Amino acid sequence: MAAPGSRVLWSYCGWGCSRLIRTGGPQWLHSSLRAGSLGVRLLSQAKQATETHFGFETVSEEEKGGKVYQVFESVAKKYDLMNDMMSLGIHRVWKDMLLWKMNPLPGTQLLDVAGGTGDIAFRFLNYVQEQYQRKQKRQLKAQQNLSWEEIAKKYQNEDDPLGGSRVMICDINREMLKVGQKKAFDQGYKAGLAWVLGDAEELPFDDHKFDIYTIAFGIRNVTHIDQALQEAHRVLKPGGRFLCLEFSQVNNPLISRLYDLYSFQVIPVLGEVVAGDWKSYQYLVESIRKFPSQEEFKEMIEDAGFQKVTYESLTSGIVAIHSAFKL
Ligand SMILES: COc1cc(O)cc(C/C=C(\C)CC/C=C(\C)CC/C=C(\C)CC/C=C(\C)CC/C=C(\C)CC/C=C(\C)CC/C=C(\C)CC/C=C(\C)CC/C=C(\C)CCC=C(C)C)c1O
Ligand SMILES: C[S@@+](CC[C@H](N)C(=O)[O-])C[C@H]1O[C@@H](n2cnc3c(N)ncnc32)[C@H](O)[C@@H]1O
Repeated sequence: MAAPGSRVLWSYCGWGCSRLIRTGGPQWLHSSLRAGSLGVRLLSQAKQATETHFGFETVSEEEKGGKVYQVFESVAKKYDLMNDMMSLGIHRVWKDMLLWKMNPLPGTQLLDVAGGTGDIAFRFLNYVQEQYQRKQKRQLKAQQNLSWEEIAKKYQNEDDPLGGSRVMICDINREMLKVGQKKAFDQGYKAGLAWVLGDAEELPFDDHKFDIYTIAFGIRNVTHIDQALQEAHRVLKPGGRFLCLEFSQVNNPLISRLYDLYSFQVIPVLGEVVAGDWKSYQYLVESIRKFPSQEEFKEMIEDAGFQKVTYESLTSGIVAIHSAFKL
């Protein structure tokens, strides 16, 4: 049963992932969506009326999803600009580092959860295209007696320039996806990417679908992180890799003090001036402080069934990249 005021739509994508997705008011996510498949769990949760946090505020689990939705609905149009301003462009380097760590091969099927405006997906497409072109050049150089037609065909990229790689961007927020789709259109990304509205806690994909799962600056916003991690494990193929870029714990006391000052004194002001939204940026800095440390998050990933869990702290631990495998 759909919640009152919710809309129901079928999302279809080329990977055979048609599933029901519901959208609507704040209740749709954390109550009605699960009513079918996880009704029993929901009932026991409802009895306990579990509380969680939204930044430094204590809220019920049912409320949190709606509040997070409102934050990203409100900031979507200014999201990319704000990231460049807040980090002086450093977030781009972090995202590049995620791609270097991933080092995807042509043919990789990537699922980018909480993919928002597509930063990780576009980097992925650039990376695999470059890899594929290099590989083709190497092969061409190694082959003798090729006709000029064969050489021309390869150089004109008549076959798939991505070598079969695909990225699926999944996000719960329609406005973030809209901004991402416009960006893709403006920047000329056409092939190899698909956009799907969906919840990290209940991914609209079959089991064992993807080679790599990424989530960048997304998992901090999810109500049940353990559930999102289990979903990541479910949709990955055996041998698949989980990669998460997220804010973490700063390990240098001096940087930590400066970072706190910057976070609480500057970021909400920037949010107000640039995006007209102090509260969303207050939520950002508070949610960063609520997120588990590198070691704690590593344990959570292990608890979800992943193996070979490692992490690398970047910029003194302001962010960390966690990597894990489904073996
Ligand atoms: C709603 O949820 C969201 C919305 C979003 O738009 C985005 C996200 C997800 C987030 C991202 C994708 C990335 C967002 C980036 C950040 C939150 C920023 C991360 C921060 C940094 C990379 C810089 C870290 C800063 C420090 C270690 C401290 C340095 C700070 C200072 C020297 C200034 C100290 C501040 C004061 C004393 C307060 C008073 C100062 C002023 C009024 C002057 C203003 C100063 C500045 C604007 C300078 C800022 C300097 C830097 C950024 C340079 C940092 C350089 C290095 C660390 C090398 C989302 O979830
Ligand atoms: C800070 S943005 C990150 C966007 C992008 N990955 C990046 O690195 O720029 C966080 C994103 O997480 C999405 N999000 C929050 N909760 C989610 C959930 N339960 N399932 C899927 N996406 C979610 C938001 O809609 C938003 O687009």
